[in-house]
Amino acid sequence: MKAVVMAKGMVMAHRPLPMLNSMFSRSSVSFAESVFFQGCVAPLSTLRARGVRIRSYQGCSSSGNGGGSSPWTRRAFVVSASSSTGDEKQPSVGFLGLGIMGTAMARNLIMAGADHLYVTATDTLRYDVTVWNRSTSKCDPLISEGAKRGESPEQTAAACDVTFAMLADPAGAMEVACGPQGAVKGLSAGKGYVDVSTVDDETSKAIAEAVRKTGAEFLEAPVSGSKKPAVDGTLIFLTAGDKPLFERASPMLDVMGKSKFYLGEVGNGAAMKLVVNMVMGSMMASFSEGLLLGAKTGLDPKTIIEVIGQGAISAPMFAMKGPSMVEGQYPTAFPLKHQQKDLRLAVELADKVGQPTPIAAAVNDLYAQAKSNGLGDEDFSAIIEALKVNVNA
Ligand SMILES: NC(=O)C1=CN([C@@H]2O[C@H](COP(=O)(O)OP(=O)(O)OC[C@H]3O[C@@H](n4cnc5c(N)ncnc54)[C@H](OP(=O)(O)O)[C@@H]3O)[C@@H](O)[C@H]2O)C=CC1
Ligand SMILES: O=CC(=O)O
Repeated sequence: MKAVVMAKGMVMAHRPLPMLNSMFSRSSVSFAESVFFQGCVAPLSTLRARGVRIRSYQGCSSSGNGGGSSPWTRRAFVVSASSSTGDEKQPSVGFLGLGIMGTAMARNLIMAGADHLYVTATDTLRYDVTVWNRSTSKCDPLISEGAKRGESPEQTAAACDVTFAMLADPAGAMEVACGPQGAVKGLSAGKGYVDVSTVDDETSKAIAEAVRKTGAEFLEAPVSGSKKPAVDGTLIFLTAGDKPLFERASPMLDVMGKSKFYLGEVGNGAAMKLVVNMVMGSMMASFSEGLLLGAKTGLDPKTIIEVIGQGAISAPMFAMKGPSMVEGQYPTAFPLKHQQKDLRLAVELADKVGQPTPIAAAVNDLYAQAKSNGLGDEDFSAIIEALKVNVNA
């Protein structure tokens, strides 16, 4: 395998070696800081932890102004590496559900070890990926990028060692796992089913039971992180279930995410995800109220975002979504209908365990109202629109 190693924040991947050599004067280096690998800059230690043996480096460096106003120094290193065994067979991977999240996650699995990062055909980090989606046209781009087409969840699970599922909601997750052509029908001992959808603990336990009856293993692994982390391969996995499958799937989770938590019994991953998203939905509603209240009193919303960004309640979410909210733009990363689903499930969980969550209940009502007013497919930051309605009218 060859990958481009970066220093000083300059990313030069996707450049053939001869082009790099002509751009930089050669110099030798004794170490490299990080590698542009699988869509993100990863430390060499991460590569080594994944079983990649670093064989050699070639280093190049140069200075210039890159066409911009400030001068900069850049250095790029090319790494030659191989896997620890060289001829190890990677598991075949199925992916069911190619919405906003599933498409990006499956693409990262397809691209893992791909040759645009100078990986040779012998690289063992390459996965054999089969994709399926209810609306079949969503499979086409990934098939043109190297995936196989799954005929059904059943056929996909039968063809793959480990199958991931990323569905909209509990009904979708149940249908794809346990429906007439569901994945469970294709599972058997030795296989694994990893459900990364956000569902409630009861749905997850029902799927776990059906999967385990086949002799296969089950892992729930909902993700924290939205469209961009899915694209960048920086999701946070909240896993629970069969530990051996967690171990087996870990290299794949590492391709799609930046971290993973193993939380024990099935249901704990679902609960963790619902807690996180309950807080997120309330934060977004509260932020929206703040922006609108400030605007009504004559404050500049952009200044409100700046002030919040410098204090103890700063959050990447406010900095990221705030400016477009002020413009009335809500490009969909996390659909509002899914945020409402998560609030509903969190409130139901709270009822079940006897924990009062009056704020989440009120916020759930607000999102439900926004959804019934046609905002369901907008980004969840469109919740601000529901608050623009004059309540005294
Ligand atoms: N977007 C985000 O930022 C995040 C989302 N999540 C969670 O991930 C999951 C997926 O989210 P996202 O990708 O945004 O959602 P999308 O709405 O973009 O995609 C939903 C997917 O589920 C499929 N689906 C829905 N119902 C069924 C069914 N009955 N049978 C078969 N397939 C079905 C859809 O198929 P079709 O294309 O045919 O409609 C589609 O592939 C949700 O649980 C969400 O809460 C988690 C973290 C972040
Ligand atoms: O579930 C949504 C997210 O951003 O995480």
